[in-house]
Amino acid sequence: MGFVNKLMGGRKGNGEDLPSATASFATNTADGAIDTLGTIVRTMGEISFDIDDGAPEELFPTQCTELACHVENGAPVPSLDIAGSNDGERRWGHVRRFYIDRRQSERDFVNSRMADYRGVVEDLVGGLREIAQRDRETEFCINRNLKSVEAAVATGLLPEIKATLNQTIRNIAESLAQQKQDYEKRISEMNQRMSSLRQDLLSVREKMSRDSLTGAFNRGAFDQAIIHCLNINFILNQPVTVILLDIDHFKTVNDTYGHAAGDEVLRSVGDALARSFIRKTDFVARYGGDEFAVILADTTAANSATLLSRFYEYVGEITVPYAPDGVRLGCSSGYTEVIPGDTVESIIKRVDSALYAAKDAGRNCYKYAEAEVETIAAKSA
Ligand SMILES: Nc1nc2c(ncn2[C@@H]2O[C@H](COP(=O)(O)OP(=O)(O)OP(=O)(O)O)[C@@H](O)[C@H]2O)c(=O)[nH]1
Repeated sequence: MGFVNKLMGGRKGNGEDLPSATASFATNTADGAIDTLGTIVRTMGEISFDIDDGAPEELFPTQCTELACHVENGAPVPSLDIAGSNDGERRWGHVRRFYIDRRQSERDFVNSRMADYRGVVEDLVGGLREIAQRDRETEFCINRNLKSVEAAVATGLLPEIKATLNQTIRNIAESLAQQKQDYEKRISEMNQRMSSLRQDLLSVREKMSRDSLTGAFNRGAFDQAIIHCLNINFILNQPVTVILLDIDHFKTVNDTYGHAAGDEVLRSVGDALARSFIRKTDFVARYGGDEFAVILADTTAANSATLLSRFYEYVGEITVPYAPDGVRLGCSSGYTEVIPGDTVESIIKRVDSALYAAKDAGRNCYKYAEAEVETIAAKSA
């Protein structure tokens, strides 16, 4: 059955049968649009370039191939943690957000590279010009002095020759010292330029590790940060807490008040998280779709619960755009403390089960998942 028919069950929105000519036109158009979108998404992966964001080079092409299948038939996208659905429903919000973020990262990358190349070329040309100029001056100085030595030798007077040689040696030494000084200055300027390039690169990296909608870190940055935290926990034995949070009924927000309202809600939740977890080491990331993850280094689960209760106060103040008064947003969260022997998978599994427990308990609450030490020890043995 065609795409429109699949969506509408062969009926118009008001329940009447679609006139067959209109239905087949709409079906052909929608199927064509889906095919075209799938091809575009696949091609973007096939003809892609590395944007130096720290992710493996093959990740983006894989994501595109999976997203193309998702667009075409609702297949799951494992590389982005998007599950498939039985009725073929697409996660259009994910697809849209993924390509908006990618495009912005590509633009930042290209702009920064262009600026780098222009700067380096200008520096190089300027440096070569100065060196050539200085070399000409040194050459001129040496020739002039050699001529005076020749003239002195021609006189045959020893004191004259000696004085001229002394002067020549002084002149050439001065000229070479000046040349050395100029080169050193030039090298130090180039070093400064290189270090400012490095800074630029770091700031582009920082931008590329952010989710453009909420300003929180993105999933790639989270995946790196959690490994870092596991290492810190292993070396320093400091408590680390991980929180996973999902907005309640977010799909309904999108469906009822529009995608722009959904985006605004995501921004508000990101903002509430940033206001609740304010230490420099607190790490807030958009985990995907309507999910956020927080890593709290050097924080016990008990302290995290205090911070979570502050977050829930802020959540209570969030209003859903265009919604009538009284419609309040809710979030469900799971949290757990990292223990020795934990892996990224064991933490995510645990925190995910706590999140589900919060959903089961009626939503808009947070639940703690205790680690089963023996299970983890057995797994890591
Ligand atoms: N507005 C907007 N929506 C998004 C974005 N990314 C994902 N989504 C949507 O977020 C919704 C996530 O909904 P689900 O996780 O399926 O479920 P839910 O409605 O939150 O249900 P529960 O989690 O069970 O309460 C989907 O409708 C996605 O299309 C985005 O960047 N902006």
